[in-house]
Amino acid sequence: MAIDPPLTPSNSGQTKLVDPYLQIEGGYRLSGEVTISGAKNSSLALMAAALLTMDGCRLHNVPGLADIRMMSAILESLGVRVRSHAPNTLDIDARFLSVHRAPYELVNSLRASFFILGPILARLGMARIPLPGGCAIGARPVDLHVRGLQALGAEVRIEHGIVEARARKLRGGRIHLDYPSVGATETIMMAATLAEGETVIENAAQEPEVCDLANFCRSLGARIRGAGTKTIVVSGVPRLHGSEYHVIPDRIEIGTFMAAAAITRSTLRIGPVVPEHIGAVVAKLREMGSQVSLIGSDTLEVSPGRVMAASDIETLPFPGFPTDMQAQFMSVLAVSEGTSIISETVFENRLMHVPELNRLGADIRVRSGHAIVRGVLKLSGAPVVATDLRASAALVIAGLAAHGTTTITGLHHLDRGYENIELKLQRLGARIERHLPVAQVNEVSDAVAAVAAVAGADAGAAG
Ligand SMILES: CC(=O)N[C@H]1[C@@H](OP(=O)(O)OP(=O)(O)OC[C@H]2O[C@@H](n3ccc(=O)[nH]c3=O)[C@H](O)[C@@H]2O)O[C@H](CO)[C@@H](O)[C@@H]1O
Ligand SMILES: C=C(OP(=O)(O)O)C(=O)O
Repeated sequence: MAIDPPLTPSNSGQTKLVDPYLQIEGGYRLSGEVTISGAKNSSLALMAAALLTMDGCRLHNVPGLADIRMMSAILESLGVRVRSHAPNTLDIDARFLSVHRAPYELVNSLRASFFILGPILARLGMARIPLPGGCAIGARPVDLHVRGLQALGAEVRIEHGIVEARARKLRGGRIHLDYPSVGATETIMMAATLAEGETVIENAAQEPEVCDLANFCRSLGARIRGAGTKTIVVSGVPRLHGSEYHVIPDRIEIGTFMAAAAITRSTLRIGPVVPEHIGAVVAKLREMGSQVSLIGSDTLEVSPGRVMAASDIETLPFPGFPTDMQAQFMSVLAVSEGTSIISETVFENRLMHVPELNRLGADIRVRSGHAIVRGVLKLSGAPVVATDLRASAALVIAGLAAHGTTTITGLHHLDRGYENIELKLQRLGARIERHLPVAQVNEVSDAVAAVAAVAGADAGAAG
């Protein structure tokens, strides 16, 4: 069934197209095998860590995402050379890192942009980074990053929205994080690699992306122990060298496809996976009634059980249930039998998908930061708006199950974190298409023509 694209009234009283949108015809089963991309949140941290060395680094399995392109642009604004000679491979050469301040226009859309603070400070003795952007899912302060750098001897002040850190030479220190912040653990760990002496980070984040960053830094010659536990010890070295490194698979993309399999009652094979990275998500899906098994060492098979049952979820730091999977599981619970309570404990404003899921026929109420999800028999397609990255994935998943047509706008959120999501879903049999408004189609054609005219132009970004 054809539907009209989203329209808004313009000032002149006429209507004009505003946004690309996804159109999903829901209610169909999926089948087949999907290939998982490299982890966004690892890749972004690794790109920042590549600033720690004067030698070149080559990263493999970097996903082709808007966030990666934005991070590439940020690094290039610092005098760093970023090139992509093959799909999903990024060469980063920070020999000429010379600029210690990052432009606000680039930094304000990306939380991970703040990860460059520690490496620039360690390399240049000074860094000026605007407070970061990213998903609007809470206040997202940077006090733990700041206190960590202060414990390493840096002078840090925040004025006019810019964090300025100075240290002629960073010294090892002992830091106890009030909360196991992923970003703060990564900032401190990176800065400590080039500090004089030993740094101990207590109550460190244990997320797989922290381990991946530690492994990458070790491949550069850093001395780091304990990543993946609550205590990380970094012994500073005078300099780091280049390396070639393969990013881990994206555990959040894996979980998103697991949720897609569950809600459409389909059998899907998903790989590559690292089983230890997805324990909480696998356990929850089994509790809800899905069958999940490991085929070989790195492929997961998800298939439907007799019913999908309600289950409570509390988001927690790793190894707990990830906040980045909460929205997608809410979609599945919306059509599961019984009532579930979802408690989002990591970010205070990460339930913005609730009204949009309700628009698709879900029955979800929010009370004191908890979502009470009463399972309904079916969802029905409707126009909805993505409010953040994982909310957009939740709407795609809900759209796959909803009867009729769902249109989703706000796709810039989705494109931050999912590589070729509609192509991957189409290959599994989903009826999903991206539509570009006419004005944008023209812009794309103009851009393609311009690129074709500049033969040999270097894309300068992954994917
Ligand atoms: C680019 C990236 O890797 N993003 C991930 C990273 O974000 P990010 O690194 O921003 O998440 P954190 O682990 O730092 O945040 C967790 C909690 O700690 C609070 N906090 C954090 C830092 C600070 O200085 N002070 C403070 O109070 C935050 O407001 C939040 O409530 O981990 C989150 C938690 O797994 C994920 O949802 C994000 O996808
Ligand atoms: C919240 C996320 O990303 P960011 O921290 O970059 O906003 C996410 O990946 O779900």
